[in-house]
Amino acid sequence: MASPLDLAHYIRSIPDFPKKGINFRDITTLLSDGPAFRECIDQLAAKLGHLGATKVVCAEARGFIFGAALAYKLGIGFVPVRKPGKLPARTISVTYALEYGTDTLHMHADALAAGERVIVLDDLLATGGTCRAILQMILMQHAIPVGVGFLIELDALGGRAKLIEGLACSPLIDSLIHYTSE
Ligand SMILES: O=P(O)(O)OC[C@H]1O[C@H](OP(=O)(O)OP(=O)(O)O)[C@H](O)[C@@H]1O
Ligand SMILES: Nc1ncnc2[nH]cnc12
Repeated sequence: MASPLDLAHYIRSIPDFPKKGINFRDITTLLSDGPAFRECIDQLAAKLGHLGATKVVCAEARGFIFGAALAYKLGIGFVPVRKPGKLPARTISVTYALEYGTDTLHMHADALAAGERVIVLDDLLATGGTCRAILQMILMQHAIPVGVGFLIELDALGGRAKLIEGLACSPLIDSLIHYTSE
């Protein structure tokens, strides 16, 4: 069997984007390589596919790229989480703290069934605010977050510890690539 590709090799780091001090981990270089993108989705499916989930829940925009591909691969549904004013039917929302100010994400109120097992997927875990907001909306619908997956985790920001703190869930949390320094 061929050995798995080293996915970290396909991520480009751009210093001081979008502002000074941020080392931006650019996934576009991985996306543009067919075998690397496929390997990424295959690895996520291997880590999360056994959890019996029936939906993948993802936030725009970068999360959609990976979430839609994983949902297709696993043959399960895809639920979009969007910024305000984008979803047409009744929504639930969570407002969460950013480094400066706040942000709000929405999900359709009827997107998940009570007791449904779901996976949350995103390209990157930084402070954990985005993913935590998604988990809160899943719990508001009485669904069960069974897995949380990331392509990239920025270990130094400690997002993993904040993800489920105080929430009534204990999903499997896994990331394909870890950066120990920001
Ligand atoms: O762990 P956190 O501190 O919440 O950061 C991680 C989030 O930040 C990025 O999204 P961004 O909000 O930049 O939006 P985009 O996908 O539209 O680029 C990334 O795609 C994650 O969703
Ligand atoms: N360092 C980083 N690189 C890419 N996306 C991010 N989102 C939050 N922090 C990021």
